[in-house]
Amino acid sequence: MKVAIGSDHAGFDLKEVIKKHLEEKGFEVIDKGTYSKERVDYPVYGKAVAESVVSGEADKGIVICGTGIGISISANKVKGIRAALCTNEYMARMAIRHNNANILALGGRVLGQDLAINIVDAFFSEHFEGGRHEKRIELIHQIEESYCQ
Ligand SMILES: O=C[C@H](O)[C@H](O)[C@H](O)COP(=O)(O)O
Repeated sequence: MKVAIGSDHAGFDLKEVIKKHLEEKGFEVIDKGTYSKERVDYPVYGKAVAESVVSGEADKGIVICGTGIGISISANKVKGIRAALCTNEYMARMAIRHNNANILALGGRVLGQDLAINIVDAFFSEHFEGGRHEKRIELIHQIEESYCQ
């Protein structure tokens, strides 16, 4: 499994913790930055991770900013992305089971590191259920098609 990860300055510390955790578990992690705690703009990193996922360079992505809000909004502007902002393990599980999310968004100023790791582990331990949820994903896709070029 290849995972693209990116954050702004507010998510940098958590990005480093999650990157180490995933590498220890045998994931291949593609770090799209930022690479220090110097203040930067989260849309740059949301876009970079999103493009890594839609291009197939990565199988899934993780994006982190202070709240997870700005960077998830940014990633979701890229066609084909379903970025899910999760604040607990249940949301992470359902993001995969029901929404087939391809990016997990986290808030570095919201979550403790232990909770964040548990959310990441939940996200990567689930499978999309399909069935009635397929149609809903297709309806999301149709919205994209009608508004994006
Ligand atoms: O949704 C936006 C994120 O939470 C940003 O990480 C946050 O706005 C950055 O704020 P500041 O530039 O004040 O560190």
